[in-house]
Amino acid sequence: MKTVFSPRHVGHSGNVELDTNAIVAAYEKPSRAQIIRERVEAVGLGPVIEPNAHDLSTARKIHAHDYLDFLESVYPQWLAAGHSGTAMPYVWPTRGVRADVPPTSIEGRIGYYAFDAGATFVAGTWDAVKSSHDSALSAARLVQAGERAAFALCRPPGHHAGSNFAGGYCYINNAAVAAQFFRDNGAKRVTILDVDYHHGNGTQQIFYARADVQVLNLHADPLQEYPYFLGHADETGSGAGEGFNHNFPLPLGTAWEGWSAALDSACDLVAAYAPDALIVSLGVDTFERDPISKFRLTSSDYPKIGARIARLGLPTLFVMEGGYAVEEIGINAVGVLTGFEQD
Ligand SMILES: NCCCNCCCCCC(O)(O)C(F)(F)F
Ligand SMILES: [Zn+2]
Repeated sequence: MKTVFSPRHVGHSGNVELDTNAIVAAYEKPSRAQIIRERVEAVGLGPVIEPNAHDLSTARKIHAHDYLDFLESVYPQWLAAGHSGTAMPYVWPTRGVRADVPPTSIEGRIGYYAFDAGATFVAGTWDAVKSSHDSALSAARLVQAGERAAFALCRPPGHHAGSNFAGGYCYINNAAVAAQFFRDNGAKRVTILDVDYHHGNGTQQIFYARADVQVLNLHADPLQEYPYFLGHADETGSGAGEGFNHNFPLPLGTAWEGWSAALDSACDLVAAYAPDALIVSLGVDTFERDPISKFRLTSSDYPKIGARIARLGLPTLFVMEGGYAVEEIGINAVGVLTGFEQD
């Protein structure tokens, strides 16, 4: 299996984040991607290649144009306003207030385009975001050209990014853009299977009214866990998309038995939908020692996830999402991929 990875992710570094009541170094840090890349090479998964540059024409079918323009311009505008360091939102539109973009205040704009304080910007963020997007499209192109599977080692991640909002370390929804690429290149139906610990609220929001992209999410129950405000089992899609969105919220403390039962149910829905391509939003923050998560998968479980997905027999694109136990992130993420290959 080929891995597409861009060293340009390192520009997105030195970020801080608001963690309950303190500003801390961001958990979503460069070493995550470096360690996964090293593990890919250590196990001989296959070649690691850099992405080809892509324009934003596919992304502009997924994200609002003003949002993409914002992502590219926010940091220069932050500096122009006399600010420095990490650009972080601290005020957001909520119930009962106006929902129009503050035209001249970068502090207002950065809040308007975010659902939390978790998507922050430094000088190199946009370049990293764009290269992560390029990795997803380059890897999708490999699968579309006939490779059984490919791995987009994306950093930053994407599944919390909606059509016009950032959050949870996410800016461009890499998996969603890849799904649109498959749809633009012959696929009639595409499935996104999100196995990250956190609900892919952005991915759900993007495709909620669409029947051509099935979205399945296994995640911590939003009643108990971030991102809280989406991801319940009764969210099944709207309009033409009714019946093509499936959530499997699971209780804190879930281990392999409960998690794998949900995976089996999700795989049955994939088989019934019979997509032309499968995209896996691959987060490994389901790991028992993940510092910000509360599931209890073990490193020996990850190859089993890959093997179960392989049994679907579909052209498969793996897109990296979360995982913060940096010591084991390579073993766990690449474990899914070797498990897929060996089935
Ligand atoms: N006190 C805990 C606060 C939680 N803060 C935000 C967590 C973001 C999770 C991001 C992710 O893992 O879902 C992604 F895949 F997008 F990277
Ligand atoms: Zn996550």
